Amino acid sequence: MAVEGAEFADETPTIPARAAFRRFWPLTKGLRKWLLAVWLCTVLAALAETEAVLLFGELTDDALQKGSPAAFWSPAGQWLGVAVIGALVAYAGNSLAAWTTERFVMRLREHVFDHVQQLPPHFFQRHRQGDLLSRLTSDVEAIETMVVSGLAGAASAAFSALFYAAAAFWLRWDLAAATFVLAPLFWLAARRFSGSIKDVSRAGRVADGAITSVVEESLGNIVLTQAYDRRDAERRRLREEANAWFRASVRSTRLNEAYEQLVQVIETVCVLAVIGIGAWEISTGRMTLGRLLAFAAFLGYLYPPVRGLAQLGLTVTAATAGAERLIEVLDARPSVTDPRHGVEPGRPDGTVEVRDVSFHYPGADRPALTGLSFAVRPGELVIITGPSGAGKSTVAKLLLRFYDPDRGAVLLDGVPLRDLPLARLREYVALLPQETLVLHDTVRANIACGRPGASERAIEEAARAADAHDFISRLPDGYDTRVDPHSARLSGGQLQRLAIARALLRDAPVLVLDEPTAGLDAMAARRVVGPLRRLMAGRTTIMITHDLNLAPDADRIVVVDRGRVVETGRHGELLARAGAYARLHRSQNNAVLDTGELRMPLWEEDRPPAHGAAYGNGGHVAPAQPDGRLPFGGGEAWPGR
Ligand SMILES: Nc1ncnc2c1ncn2[C@@H]1O[C@H](COP(=O)(O)OP(=O)(O)OP(=O)(O)O)[C@@H](O)[C@H]1O
Repeated sequence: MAVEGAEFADETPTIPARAAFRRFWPLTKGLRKWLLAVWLCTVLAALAETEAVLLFGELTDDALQKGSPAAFWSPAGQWLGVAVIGALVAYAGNSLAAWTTERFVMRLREHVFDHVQQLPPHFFQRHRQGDLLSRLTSDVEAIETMVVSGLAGAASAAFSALFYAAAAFWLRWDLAAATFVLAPLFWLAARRFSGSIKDVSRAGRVADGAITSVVEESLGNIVLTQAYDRRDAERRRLREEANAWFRASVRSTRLNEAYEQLVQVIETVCVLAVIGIGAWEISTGRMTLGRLLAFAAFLGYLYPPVRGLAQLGLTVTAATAGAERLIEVLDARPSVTDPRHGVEPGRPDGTVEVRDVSFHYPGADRPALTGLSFAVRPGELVIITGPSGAGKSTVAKLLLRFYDPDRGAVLLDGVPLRDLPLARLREYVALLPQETLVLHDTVRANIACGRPGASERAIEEAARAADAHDFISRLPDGYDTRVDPHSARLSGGQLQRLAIARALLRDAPVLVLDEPTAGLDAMAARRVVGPLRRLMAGRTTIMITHDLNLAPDADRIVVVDRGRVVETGRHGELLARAGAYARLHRSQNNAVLDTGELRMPLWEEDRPPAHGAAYGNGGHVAPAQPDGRLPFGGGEAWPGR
């Protein structure tokens, strides 16, 4: 069932409890000795309780029935000692159990989280975030109930049940045998309820995920909700999901309650049987009252574990519904994996080649790219443009190796991306995505994540080069100001400059810019042009954009339509050809009022550029590159510039 890029099926597959248990059991490695210790504590506590019951019988017969205060002290002292030891052992056992279970939950959550982070972009596009959240929270806890608490509970309950049953037999085997004839009733009751409880629990979990999704989506879209007064529609959406949850929850309580009450009745039958037989035995002089009470007490201790075992069966069955949902996530495979024997190249020059690449998204009926080829030499700027849905962002995903092509290859300095360790690839190819990604952290941390461990100076230099230092300094806590993904503190343009600072710090030889000015108004877009040029200086840049204002700067423009390259050339040549590019350009010029301002060279901006970069015609940068990398404008080496 683990298909590459596997989706959540419409229906979550049903998995037997045993298979679910086996799937998650390996995660208890290292915790098993503590589970054993918990079990030992239960054994000791049971022994202490048994001793207490026997002492209670002795007290009844010797002190109470005979009315002898002298016979009270010795068993009473022993009982107190046993009770204290039992309490200490139970305390230690329960604390250890809590520690073990919580460690397991942490481990499982990390395991699933780690897996989810490797899943391909389409996985997240196709599945509701709220449902994933619910899988990572409540379903993870359900598995703990099955694997850790369930196992420890079952082992303890089984031991206690056996132990108290043995004690009852030892006291009066005939009485015990008469009582145990009724034991299968417990099992039959649990069996009767387990199927329904699993169904209702599955429905509850699905509803839980749906409610989280609706709340999450609604809050994420709060502006749309308020601006279009969609509160009623959103409330109805929530109510529909909440109704499903309500029905599942009430039904689950009813089933559990019915089971509980049935068990109570069975227990009452057992107790009445004991009292009836006991009364008859005492009347014939074959039993003392103390022994009968001790026997009844053992039965009192015996019922909870027996009932617990049956209840545990139901809990495990219910938890299996959670396990099924988590296994479904774990069975979705990452679309790319690290090569087994990857090459470890040094820093590449930055030659990128997309060679005859075809690709279609898993599950999609038509290809996103077909026989696509283009090459970018070190330091060049290549713009990939085309109409909406042409496949431009898909090219970015292949360049970052979020997916491997179905046919053809993407090469960096002649090495196929599949042969490069993913960590190296992502170090050498930096992405500036369309949507500015912000960590819930300080401005400093947001820039520093470009290069973990970067010095204060390097962070500030990157911020200056991205024209971000000034606005950062004006923030209440400067670089220590906390921002978050929904922060209203920073404008779109400021966030974009923060992202540019991060990419500058990363200092990757290859840059992939996905619509770097999308969503920005003309003024904000103009403010990022300078920082962008500084970022692109000396790096191979592949810019995916609808925005053709930067096109005259490009060494080459690749026009893509329906997954194929339809035109390639420089801005002037393509305009002169009066083909697809010229049409795109015309349609954009009709839509944008002032296209010229974006091409404004940097020296017309507020302040001179950092690093003493000089900009020639068309905005090319030719800064001194201490590491000898090709400057962006060093076109003489390459024909066609
Ligand atoms: N996760 C996906 N699953 C299936 N098909 C997809 C997926 N993502 C994109 N596609 C399809 O692949 C094709 C190319 O999409 P892509 O996002 O690369 O286009 P684009 O040129 O970047 O469009 P835009 O300019 O509107 O962002 C489109 O037909 C799109 O519907």
